[in-house]
Formats: sequence, C-alpha cells, structure tokens
Amino acid sequence: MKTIDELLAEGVAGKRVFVRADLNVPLDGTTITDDGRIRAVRPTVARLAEAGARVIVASHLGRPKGAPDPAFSLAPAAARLGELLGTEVAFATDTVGESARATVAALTDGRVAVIENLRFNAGETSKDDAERGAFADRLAELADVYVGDGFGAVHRKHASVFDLPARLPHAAGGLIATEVGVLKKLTEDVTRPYVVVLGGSKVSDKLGVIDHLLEKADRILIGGGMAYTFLKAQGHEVGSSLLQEDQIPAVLGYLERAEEKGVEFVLPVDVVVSAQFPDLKAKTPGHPATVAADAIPAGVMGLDNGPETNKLYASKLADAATVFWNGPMGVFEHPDYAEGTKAVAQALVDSPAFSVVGGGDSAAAVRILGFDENAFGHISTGGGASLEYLEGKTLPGLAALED
Ligand SMILES: Nc1ncnc2c1ncn2[C@@H]1O[C@H](COP(=O)(O)OP(=O)(O)OP(=O)(O)O)[C@@H](O)[C@H]1O
Ligand SMILES: O=C(O)[C@H](O)COP(=O)(O)O
Repeated sequence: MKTIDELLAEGVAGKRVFVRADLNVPLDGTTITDDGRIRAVRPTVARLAEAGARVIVASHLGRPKGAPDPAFSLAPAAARLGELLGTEVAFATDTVGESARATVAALTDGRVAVIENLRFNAGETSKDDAERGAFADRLAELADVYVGDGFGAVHRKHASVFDLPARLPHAAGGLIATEVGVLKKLTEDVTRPYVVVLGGSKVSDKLGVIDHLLEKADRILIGGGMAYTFLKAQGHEVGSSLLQEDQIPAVLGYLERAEEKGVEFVLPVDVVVSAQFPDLKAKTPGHPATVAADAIPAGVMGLDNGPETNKLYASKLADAATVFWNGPMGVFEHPDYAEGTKAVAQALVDSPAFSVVGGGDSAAAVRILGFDENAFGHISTGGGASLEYLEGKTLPGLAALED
C-alpha cells in the first residue's frame, strides 16, 4: 500500500487529488454536533494542499436514497473543514455534474474543494458492479490521483471506496495508516482480560461480529439497541424495542458457544424505557422509567441501560487489560438516555486498560458527554469498519489501496 509520504515524495503539485474521506458527522439540522471525523482527516488534506495539490474531498453523509436530499448535504462539513484548515474551501452542489466539474476546473494549486454527498447518486452504493463502475468512471474524470482516507467507510464496497481507486493511481492517507496500526495490535497479542462492549443501533450489521469475538474476547457486554435481540432470545418480552427477530437463532447459538468456550456474556439487568422514541431535536422530556430487563411492559421501548446495569458493567470493566467498545449504550443524544453510555465511558477513564472506542456515534458520544478524548487509548473513526477489521475480513476500501 503506497503511503501518503511516498505520494508526497513523488510530488503532487498541480495534480488533482481525490481524497475519499468519511465526513459522516452527526448533525442537528445544519449544526455539526461532533466534528471528530473532520478533524481526523484534516492533516491529510492540509499536507496535500501544502504540497500544491488541487484537493477534491468527497464523502457520504447519512443514508440518503440515491438522490439529492438537502437534509444530508455536506455543506456544513465543507464549511467546518475550511475553518479547521484556516482557508476557504469551495463547495460543489453536485457530485459529478456541472457544479463539480466547474468547481474542480476552477481549483488552483494548493486549494481545496468539497463535492456534495456521494450517496446522492444511486451508483455509489449499488450492488450492481456495472452501475457502480459507471459512477466511478465519472468520479475518475474529476481527478488524477486517489487518496483513500475514509476509514469509517472502508468496509463498504461502494464506488468511491472500492471501484474508484482501481481507476486512478492511489495511496492510503494518514488516518487510515493510524487506524490500521492501532487495530492491528488488537488482532495480535492482546493483553487479557480482553473485554468487548457492543451497543448502538446498526444491529444487523454488527451481530455477526460476535461469532468472531467469541474466539478472541474473555467477556462481552451487550447494551444499546443490540441488547433486545439477546433478551428476546432468552425468552423475555421486549415491548417495542429495537429487535432483529430473524437473528434470534444466531443469538441463541452465540450464547451456547460462549458457555462452551467460557466467554462471559453480560446483558442488561435493568433498562430505561419510554413509550416513544424521544424527540432528539426538541429535547423535550423523554418520560423515562426504569424496569427490570426481564419485565419490559408491552408498548414501551428500551432506550438505555438502567442504573443496576451501569454498576454491573463498571465492575465487569474494572479488571480489564484491553477494551474495545463500539456503539452507545443508549440514545445518548437525549439527556434522559445518556447515563448508560456515560457509565461505560467513565469506567474506561477510571481503568488502566488500553481502551479503543470505535464508531462515529460512539466517539461523538464520548466527546459530547464531556469526556477528554486523551483519557482513552484510541478513539477510532470507524465503527462497523473497525469491527470488520478486527474480524479479519477483507475490507474493500483497504484491499483497493493495495498495489
Ligand atoms: N436502545 C436503543 N434503541 C435505539 N437506538 C439506540 C439504542 N441505543 C443506542 N441507540 C442509537 O445508536 C446509535 C449509534 O449506533 P451505531 O451502530 O451507528 O454506532 P456507531 O458508533 O456510530 O458505529 P458506526 O460508526 O458503525 O455507525 C445512536 O444514534 C444511538 O441513539
Ligand atoms: O458511520 C459509519 O459507520 C460510516 O460512516 C459508514 O456509514 P454507513 O454505515 O451508512 O455505510
């Protein structure tokens, strides 16, 4: 894999360099609530610009349905990148259309442009190789060189992540190099006890990694939206909580194998519930109530770990030597459902363990809730990406950067 240092040594002055970043940041309207992913890629963009490249930064944001949707515009992220770079950043209002072509054509050496959300084009995420390839062809027309630095998206076989680097000379950015360097340590000699904490809402994406974690971890703590499929598998009712019913047989298999292998599975003993998903924008009261995890009433949904669970999880983290945490323990964006996430973050701060926090929302949660990011071993910009890396899977966005 060519490094950015090697690319810079070859010289990029005057070249149009396409940087595939992950600027998928949490937004409240058009306000960025955590800019960690933008700060993480800033050095790569700055180094290229300082070397005289004409830098085109591209990313997805959220999951729009293959067509323009103003709610998912990258304009706020482009503005923030400009602030962090201390320079004006041009913004193209489309991805491969007239605006993008004109914006790139107007770039002079050392200047930076951001193009609009890649997922406004159906070709970006298409499962059809030809459709993705056709979109990648159009992206390739914009640039001379490709730099992959969107670590959070390297597990996606998407046009800008997988197909585009095959069409241009390519290198890995500094963020990808750092992320892979840290995660590699967790796949080799892990200091034990190794505790994994899993939560969040992308349940179907992330349940599969448990299969692999059963071979590696000593203890697995489950929270957030992940917990309810486990509780249901154990025969408990979960009301209207997030549930992946089709995964129940797999979950039962995990529980059985964990017992055989002596891997400790820890599930919530109490949860915070509400009749409705909270209004995250208005921050109106969430009407929370705490119930035992095996007695969730019908018609309510679990939105956070309860206080007994928080104590239990802190005790299960206290003796850890290595911790990997992905996915918030609750809907931390609302103050009524942030305690579970705070409790895990605090336990990691208090523990001498080497802790890796992975995921866009998990990393954002830690910072938004006021924790010092330096108190953790590493805060990864990738959630799904870091989990799949730990699984030993071939990640399309890393494979595509190999020579
Ligand atoms: N019990 C729950 N029910 C519904 N949503 C939940 C629950 N607990 C947590 N969440 C939500 O999970 C979201 C984060 O989950 P996600 O799986 O996307 O994690 P992540 O750290 O961002 O990883 P990635 O980088 O892969 O997206 C948060 O927005 C949070 O509100
Ligand atoms: O937040 C993430 O995990 C990455 O930006 C990838 O987003 P995705 O899960 O929508 O592909």
